[in-house]
Amino acid sequence: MDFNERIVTSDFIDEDVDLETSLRPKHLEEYVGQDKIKENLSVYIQAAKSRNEALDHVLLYGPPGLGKTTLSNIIANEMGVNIRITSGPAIEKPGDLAGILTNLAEHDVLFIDEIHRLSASVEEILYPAMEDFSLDIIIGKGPSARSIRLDLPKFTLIGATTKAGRITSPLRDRFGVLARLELYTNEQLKEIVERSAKILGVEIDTDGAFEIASRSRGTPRIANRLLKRVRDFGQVYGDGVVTKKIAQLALEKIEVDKIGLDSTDANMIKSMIKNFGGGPVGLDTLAATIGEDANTIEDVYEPYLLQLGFINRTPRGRVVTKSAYDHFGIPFDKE
Ligand SMILES: Nc1ncnc2c1ncn2[C@@H]1O[C@H](COP(=O)(O)OP(=O)(O)OP(=O)(O)O)[C@@H](O)[C@H]1O
Ligand SMILES: [Mg+2]
Repeated sequence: MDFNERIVTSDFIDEDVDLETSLRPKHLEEYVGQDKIKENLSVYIQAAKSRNEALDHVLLYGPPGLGKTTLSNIIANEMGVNIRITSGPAIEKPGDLAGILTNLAEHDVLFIDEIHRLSASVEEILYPAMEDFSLDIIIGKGPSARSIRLDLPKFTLIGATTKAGRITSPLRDRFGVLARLELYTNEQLKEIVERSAKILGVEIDTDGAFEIASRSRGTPRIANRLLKRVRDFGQVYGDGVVTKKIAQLALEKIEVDKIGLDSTDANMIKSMIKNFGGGPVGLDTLAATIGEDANTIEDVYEPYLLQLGFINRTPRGRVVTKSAYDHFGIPFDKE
């Protein structure tokens, strides 16, 4: 375990490994929230099945830990097909992708995580594959080289990304279904915590579950991770039952505040206030100031701070709002 890792990061960390496989819902009805996406998908899945066709290609985007991988597995499961899992950076050469595509069975799901990281030459193979289920390959070299077209099985591509803006438009246009996952409400996260507690055999009451939910930054991955930590405190400081009191005690000890912020968030906001008068400050300047990667700020810290209304994005940069000043007890002397 990496002890420097933030407990409230929405990124996947080592301690999530076993947890995530055991807690991953397998059916659409167990998948909490994202109602609109679920409703539509269930129609598309039923329709595709009744026509005996592959499901349309699906692009899932949104911040880390909201359930893109989980949903992809569910889609394959509900379609009754196999899923082949890979990722943008793992497919190095066009030939790698060709190998994967020719090994798919009819109606299978090919899941490409971090699809925005595919190289241009690999992406080009993907266009005819998605559109016509065919593969153009060049055989031989020099003047004797010739191109042949292979038929591929009708498959479903599911692409996942935290960076929808980085997907080229020709690629984006070839997806029939585009779904943006939203941060979860505390009520939905509470349901997820209760479901996970049941699977892990942890006794938890409603208020305990809600306490964890409201500190989970709208993110199921964080909710499950916090539950695991709180359970340990319940065993040591209580009688094993996770109550609101136990949850509060545990989360205080691991330094996650009432709304799920930790020292990293606090440092970022305070630095924006102290060094830039609350903004506007550009992403790269901010990143350099707090010694963080701009991508991490954008994908991991910001979505929740934006949802809380603690920062706004303006054309000139990020601005800290009055709510954030209030939360950190800093006088707001603007307007
Ligand atoms: N809607 C949901 N209902 C119940 N549990 C969920 C839901 N979404 C996610 N989870 C839980 O959260 C964990 C993280 O989800 P998942 O790995 O699918 O996120 P992700 O969006 O693929 O993240 P990343 O962008 O890092 O790849 C899963 O193990 C699962 O247990
Ligand atoms: Mg994932």
